[in-house]
Amino acid sequence: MSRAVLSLGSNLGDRHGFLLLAVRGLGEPLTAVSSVYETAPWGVEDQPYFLNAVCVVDDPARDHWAWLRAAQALEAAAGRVREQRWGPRTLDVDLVTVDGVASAEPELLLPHPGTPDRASVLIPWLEIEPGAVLPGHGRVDALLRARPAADRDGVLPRADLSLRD
Ligand SMILES: Nc1ncnc2c1ncn2[C@@H]1O[C@H](COP(=O)(O)OP(=O)(O)OP(=O)(O)O)[C@@H](O)[C@H]1O
Ligand SMILES: Nc1nc2c(c(=O)[nH]1)N=C(CO)CN2
Repeated sequence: MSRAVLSLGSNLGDRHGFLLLAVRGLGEPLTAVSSVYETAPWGVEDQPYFLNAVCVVDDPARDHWAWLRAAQALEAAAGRVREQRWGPRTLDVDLVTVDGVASAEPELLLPHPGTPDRASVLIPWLEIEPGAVLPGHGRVDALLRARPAADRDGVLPRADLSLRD
C-alpha cells in the first residue's frame, strides 16, 4: 500500500480548473479530497491569492518517485512554466508525505520541508484527516496551533467551489 498526501495550489488563470485537472489526473479514486481554500500568498507576498487543497491517494503501484513523476506531469499538463521561486503558477502539486518515507534527495525532500510552516497545507489536510501526523514533526493540529493567527486567518474555505464529484 502506498499512501500519498498531496497539496495542490494555483494562482494563475483558471485556478479552479487547474485544481480539477490535478484531481482528475491523479487516476486512482481519491481516498479524500479537501474543500477548496482561498489563501493569502506566503513567500512572495506580491502575487495573486492562491486556491489550495489537499488530497490523500492510495495506490499500491506507486512509490514516492512515481508520485513525483505524476505530480510533475500534471504541472506540465497545466502549462506550468518554472520562473520565480515561490512565484505565481498555474498548478503546483507537492508531495507532503508518502508512507512516512524520509528523503533528503534535493529532487524529492520528504516530508516536504515547507509543510510545518504552511497553514495553506495544514488546514485543508486537517479537514480530511483530523488526526493527521507529519512524520518527524508530530501532530498536524499542533503544528497549526503553533502558526501565528494571521497565517490561519489567511486561509478561507470557498464553499462555492468543489473538487468532489
Ligand atoms: N516533496 C516534494 N514535492 C514536490 N517537489 C519536490 C519535493 N521535494 C523536492 N521537490 C523538488 O522541488 C523542485 C522545485 O519545486 P517547485 O518549483 O514546486 O518549488 P516551489 O513550489 O517554488 O517551492 P516549494 O517547494 O517550497 O513549495 C522540483 O523540481 C522537485 O523535484
Ligand atoms: N497561499 C499560498 N502561497 C504560496 C503557495 C501556495 O500554494 N499557497 N505556493 C507558493 C509556491 O510554492 C508560494 N506561495
